[in-house]
Amino acid sequence: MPDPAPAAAHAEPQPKPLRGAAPGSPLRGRVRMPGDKSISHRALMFGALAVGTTRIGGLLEGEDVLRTAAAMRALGASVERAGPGAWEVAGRGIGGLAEPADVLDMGNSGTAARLLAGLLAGHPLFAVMTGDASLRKRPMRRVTEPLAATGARFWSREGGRLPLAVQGAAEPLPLDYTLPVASAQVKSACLLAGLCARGTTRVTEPEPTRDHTENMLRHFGAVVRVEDTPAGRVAEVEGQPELAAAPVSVPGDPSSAAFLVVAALLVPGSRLTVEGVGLNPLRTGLFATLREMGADLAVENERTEGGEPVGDLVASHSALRGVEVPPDRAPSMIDEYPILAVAAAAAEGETRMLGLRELRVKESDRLAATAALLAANGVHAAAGEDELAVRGTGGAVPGGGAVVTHMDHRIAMSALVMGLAARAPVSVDDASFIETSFPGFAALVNGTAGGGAIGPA
Ligand SMILES: O=C(O)C1=C[C@@H](OP(=O)(O)O)[C@@H](O)[C@H](O)C1
Ligand SMILES: C=C(OP(=O)(O)O)C(=O)O
Repeated sequence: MPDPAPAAAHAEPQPKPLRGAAPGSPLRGRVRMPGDKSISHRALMFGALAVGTTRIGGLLEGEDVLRTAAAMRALGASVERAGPGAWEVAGRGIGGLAEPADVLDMGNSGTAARLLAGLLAGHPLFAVMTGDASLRKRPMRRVTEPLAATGARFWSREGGRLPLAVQGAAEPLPLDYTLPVASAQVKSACLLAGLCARGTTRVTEPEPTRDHTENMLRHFGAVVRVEDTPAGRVAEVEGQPELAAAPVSVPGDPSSAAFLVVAALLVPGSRLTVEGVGLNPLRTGLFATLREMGADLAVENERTEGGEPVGDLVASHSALRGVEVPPDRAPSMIDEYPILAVAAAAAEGETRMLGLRELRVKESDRLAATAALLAANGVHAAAGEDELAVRGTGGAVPGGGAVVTHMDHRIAMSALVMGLAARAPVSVDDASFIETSFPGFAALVNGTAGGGAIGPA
């Protein structure tokens, strides 16, 4: 079955303006989310490193993950699509990746680029990575600095930006690294390089971040130890294991579910069930925060699938109130602040979100872009260096704004959701980047809202 093709490398993006119509109809019924993006990237990468054929179900077929699929092929793995969400990866074994013949284009995906840097560092090959205009602005030194201690060498543009050339280490050394910022991507890059090294690689994180790498490495047979110490959470992997191909069932993405959940909370008359959502506690900070704000948000049918907790979320229209979101919660909801800000805009009173410095280096400067999204729609928002304060309107927000999305899928979806619950429609300059993480987003929202909720601007 042919792959859904990612946009051609270096093609000029075609902006796709859209509009979230107001007032929206209630969101009702049952929906399923696309597969988890973090887990999908890892399933393809670990499949490429394993011996045997890894069968993946529920893979996210968004542009970011298709970039990872293409990169794994370019590195010599066989990656085939067997049906919708069903993929098979025949791996090359640890240390077995081949030198790619051409530049690897990671599109809009920070996760793909940073995890791949770890994989490449441990293989004795030369490779060059690039990405789109958003990814080429994002910091890569956070991975190249620790990875250089393996013996790998890196050359990049000024400030450590892509394009990035890598000469991997012939005999990579194990790492012992303490993360200066909470980042699952940096942790994972170090652990991936450590797979190729002899001995134990150790990563200490000041605050726990998503642990999909650790969970999936165990699932493929690696020895991984995780321990909480006074210095933080320590993850260790034993190098040069034989990873054995293992089936992976990818849960629905909680970061995608976030948009549907907030839409249902804000649009009067809504009651929506979002089925099969991954509920790893290192991903669910938004849902805890929404409950503190008074959200009627239940979990049904809790179960474990593919080593990850999964459940059905039931969200009903609710009156929300402002809260303070502590900085130590940020790693468990790092991608959810733009949509939380939309919920906060409709809440009674002020919401303060702390510890947001990392938002400045996502697909856009999300702190600035989120504040601008709210301001364009008549909501008062104050962005500090590391925090955002939103003055809630206590009901439907004015809306009517034209939101600049800066190549950022989460800004685009947040703005369109705001439009569903605003007094006047909200438009975005470009919804095309939604394809990176949530293909079919507008059609799915329209399906639950009786059609026409999101349409051409
Ligand atoms: O490891 C991952 O899959 C991710 C980690 C987070 O990035 P950081 O590691 O930069 O915090 C998150 O923002 C990103 O969407 C996915
Ligand atoms: C930050 C994100 O992804 P990435 O870092 O992989 O581009 C995201 O999806 O919100």
